[in-house]
Amino acid sequence: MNSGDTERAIQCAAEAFEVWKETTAKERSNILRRWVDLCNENKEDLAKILTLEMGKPLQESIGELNYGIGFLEWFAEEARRVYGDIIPSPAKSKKMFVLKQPIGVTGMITPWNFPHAMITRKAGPAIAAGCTVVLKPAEDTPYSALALCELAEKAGLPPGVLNVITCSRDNSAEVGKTLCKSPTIKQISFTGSTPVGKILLEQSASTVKKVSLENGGNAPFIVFETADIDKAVTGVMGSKFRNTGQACICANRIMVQDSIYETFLDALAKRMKQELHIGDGFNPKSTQGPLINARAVEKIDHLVQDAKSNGAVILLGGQRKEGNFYEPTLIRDVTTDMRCYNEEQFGPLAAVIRFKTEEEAIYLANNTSSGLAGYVFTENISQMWRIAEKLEFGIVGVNEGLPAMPEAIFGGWKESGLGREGGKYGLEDYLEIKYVCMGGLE
Ligand SMILES: NC(=O)c1ccc[n+]([C@@H]2O[C@H](COP(=O)([O-])OP(=O)(O)OC[C@H]3O[C@@H](n4cnc5c(N)ncnc54)[C@H](O)[C@@H]3O)[C@@H](O)[C@H]2O)c1
Ligand SMILES: O=CCCC(=O)O
Repeated sequence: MNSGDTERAIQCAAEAFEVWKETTAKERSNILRRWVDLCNENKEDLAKILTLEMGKPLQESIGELNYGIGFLEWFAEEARRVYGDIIPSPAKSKKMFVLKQPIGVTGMITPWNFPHAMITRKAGPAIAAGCTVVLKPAEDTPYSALALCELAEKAGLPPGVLNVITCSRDNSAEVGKTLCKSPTIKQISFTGSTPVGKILLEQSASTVKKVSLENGGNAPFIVFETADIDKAVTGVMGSKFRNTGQACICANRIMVQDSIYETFLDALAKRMKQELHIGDGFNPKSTQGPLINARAVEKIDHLVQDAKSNGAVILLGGQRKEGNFYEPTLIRDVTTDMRCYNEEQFGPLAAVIRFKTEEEAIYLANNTSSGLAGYVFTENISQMWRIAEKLEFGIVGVNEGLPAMPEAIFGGWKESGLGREGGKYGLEDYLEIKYVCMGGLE
């Protein structure tokens, strides 16, 4: 599809908004609830579609569906809790209120790494708030989006409330621009890489749109000598190798304190050898699927080769495999001048850096333009608080490598984004607030 199709979808969404905004929160909640039930009933098929188009192991696809459907369920509930305010008035003749209303037609652009959940985390709250949606899923994963849309229709979502624009890589920029420049679209919600997020922010300036961005990360994963090493290794295994390392909150820089560096590396290497098996997503033994495409394999290999040529040592992996597979890789003696330290890796590469003091760890962790997720492992409760407060990231995992869930909030500081998804704040991006002053009262 192209920008002409996008214009038509925007028009449909605008017409549908006039009807949808008049529904009650309970009506919207009921439809979302039915959507949840249908997704659950069709979970196996949805998981197969996801594994077929994206490659992640079937068990992980089921996990993503549970996570993604969780957002629809959460926002079906939150739809009924959009409260306004009554402001105590300084004048007897005036009453002052704050109303919350749906912002209007929203444009959404989503990535391939979580083809289901990145849509439900946006479309769930938008539809709950009374907005309508024009969604452009990633080129590599359109089918999960279309399947979701089909189930939404069956759940009773009126035509025009959720519109999907699938397009080739050649048309993405044009479709994105059409969404951003359209005066009918009142909000853009994007999840993807930071450079594309910046383009959309710029393009949205001409219509002064509200923009929500979930951009890339460069997560530090700090392991202090006060940590329980088994817990920290479990944390890395979950954080780093979930989705074959293709998640924005994946541990990108594993920072380990000097005195436990060797012990930690031995323990991590052992677990990686035992637990990580690359292979077809439909083989129940596979825990690591392929990377999304040949370009992603190329990138991870360049990062590994760059680190090696600058003095890092490959302890495990470091080889491409047939197809788009890459061996789970562990490298030690990583330094701050290496590409794998400075760039988002988005692959199965555990890059381990050594630090000496707490001050150094905090400095290194925060010395990045990204601010999505950070992790700290320590059993010292004062240190937990100290570090959690000092980390300049929107999400902090303390002795936890998997912090994301529908009840929580998701989003980044610095260049990692604007706005928050999930949790009780997840509806805010889709609402306008209005101050009403009622005067002339007796
Ligand atoms: N912060 C988060 O919540 C979060 C979640 C998932 C992924 N991500 C980030 O996404 C990136 C990986 O995903 P990706 O490779 O699909 O990112 P990407 O930015 O290349 O693509 C994301 C989406 O943007 C579209 N797109 C690409 N160029 C565009 C343009 N010029 N105009 C409009 N749309 C355009 C793509 O078609 C896709 O739908 C990583 O950086 C990752 O950290 C962030
Ligand atoms: O890739 C980023 C999204 C992953 C998540 O929601 O945990």
